[in-house]
Amino acid sequence: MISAYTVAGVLRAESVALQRHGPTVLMYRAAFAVAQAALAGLSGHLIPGSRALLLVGGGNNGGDALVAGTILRRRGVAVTAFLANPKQVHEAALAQFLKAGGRVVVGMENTSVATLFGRADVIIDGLVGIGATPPLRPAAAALVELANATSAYKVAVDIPSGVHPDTGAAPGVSFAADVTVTFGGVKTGLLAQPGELVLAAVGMDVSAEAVDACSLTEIPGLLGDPGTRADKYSDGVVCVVAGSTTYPGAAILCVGAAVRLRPGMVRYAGPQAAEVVRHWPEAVATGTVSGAGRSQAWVVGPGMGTDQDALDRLTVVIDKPEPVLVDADGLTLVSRHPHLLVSRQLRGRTTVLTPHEGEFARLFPDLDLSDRLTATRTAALRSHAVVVLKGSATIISDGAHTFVNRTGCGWLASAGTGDVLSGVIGSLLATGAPPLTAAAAGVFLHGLAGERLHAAGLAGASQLWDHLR
Ligand SMILES: NC(=O)C1=CN([C@@H]2O[C@H](COP(=O)(O)OP(=O)(O)OC[C@H]3O[C@@H](n4cnc5c(N)ncnc54)[C@H](O)[C@@H]3O)[C@@H](O)[C@H]2O)[C@H](O)CC1
Ligand SMILES: [K+]
Repeated sequence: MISAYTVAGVLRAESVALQRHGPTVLMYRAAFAVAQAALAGLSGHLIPGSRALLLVGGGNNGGDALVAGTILRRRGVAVTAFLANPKQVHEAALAQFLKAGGRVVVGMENTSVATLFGRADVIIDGLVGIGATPPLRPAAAALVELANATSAYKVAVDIPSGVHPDTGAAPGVSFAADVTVTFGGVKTGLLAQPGELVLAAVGMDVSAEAVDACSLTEIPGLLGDPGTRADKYSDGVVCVVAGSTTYPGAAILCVGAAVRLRPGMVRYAGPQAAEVVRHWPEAVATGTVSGAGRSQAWVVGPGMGTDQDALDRLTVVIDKPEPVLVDADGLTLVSRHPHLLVSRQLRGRTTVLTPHEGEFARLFPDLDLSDRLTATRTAALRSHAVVVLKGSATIISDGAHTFVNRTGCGWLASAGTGDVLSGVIGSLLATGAPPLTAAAAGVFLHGLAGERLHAAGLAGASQLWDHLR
């Protein structure tokens, strides 16, 4: 997890830095980091003779791009600046750029535009930064579309133009950055973006402005050290209520994740008790929730179905005083019977909800998923729960604090991985960890397991077990 900052927070820190260092120094530092990223992207090309194209807007973001272009020019790169708005351009940066031998192009009617974009080895997006709000105006949007259609290495200055710096929403076209070089602090809207992220501090101190931070140093403590464990019950028992005759695998995946992550004691309650024990002899399994015995946390929902029997099981779990994680079919049932959640809210009980976007939309139909950060935060506030919105960048929020996870890889969006995630978070909840920490750490570890598995050339939810620790 990384700390992130809103534009307002970055601007407060920036005004202090501007007084201390002055605008020229800050811009040069920013541009230097951009030029470095561009040169890294050009590796494999002969630097002298390679071509860079700058997309230059009218503000300081365009100024950064021009100064980066000046640095590249001095390294022997052929650099052309496309001025989106020639009437408004950072004059000092443009003068330096021209002095260094940079070339300037203005206007889309220029017949060589297609050639210019097609030949570029690297494209630097300095159209807009944190001083603008998407959607992009048509002229800037047209340049972004041309850039996105090329195979050039794409470097975004501060934020990919077209992406909202606070929310990550992109209500129109946005620059498809391979890397974003961001200044001072990572903007919250960047966390959910694909592509690499480089932070250049440029002399700004944003420490007082952090809104969303999570330290990985917490994870070893959560996982527990078996050497100091008094007995099998001592650091928490999780009970998994999952699976059905239609979906027996969900029970095995969810229990397996808990057994492998924190093998103190894992219970199972449901119709797949025999199958679960066959796969995981260390689990203590029973057919009914009422017969499950004491647990410090509960996971309910994966593959349990949505029939009366499933609803009955959910109702018993929902009534437990311990933390409850509701996932999958459990979430569908809760969206049909909202009073179930309200009863936990009224009693101040800890609940974690782990919806994917479809389940989220059923639970919170009025929340706009084009802004996933705000939607998750609002859902958490409204439900008094920790909400984990799963996706390529999973968001975790309790309403006051929001984390965005960046571990993981594409194939984690495959059947069964959600069941594993529930088991991971459930077993962390059983330690007594704060629910937001348990959820964020669980998502992080699950993503890491996915990365390790992918690196080993393997796939499949049941393989994740071996890579969780
Ligand atoms: N934070 C720092 O320490 C540093 C920031 N730097 C860079 O400065 C930009 C912010 O610059 P600013 O001049 O305030 O605004 P922008 O360049 O982001 O945008 C203004 C520019 O955009 C045009 N515009 C506004 N809305 C739109 C739109 N919807 N579509 C198209 N164009 C739009 C507007 O007319 C202006 O021309 C920050 O991101 C950093 O890159 C420093 O240089 C380094 C230190
Ligand atoms: K930009």
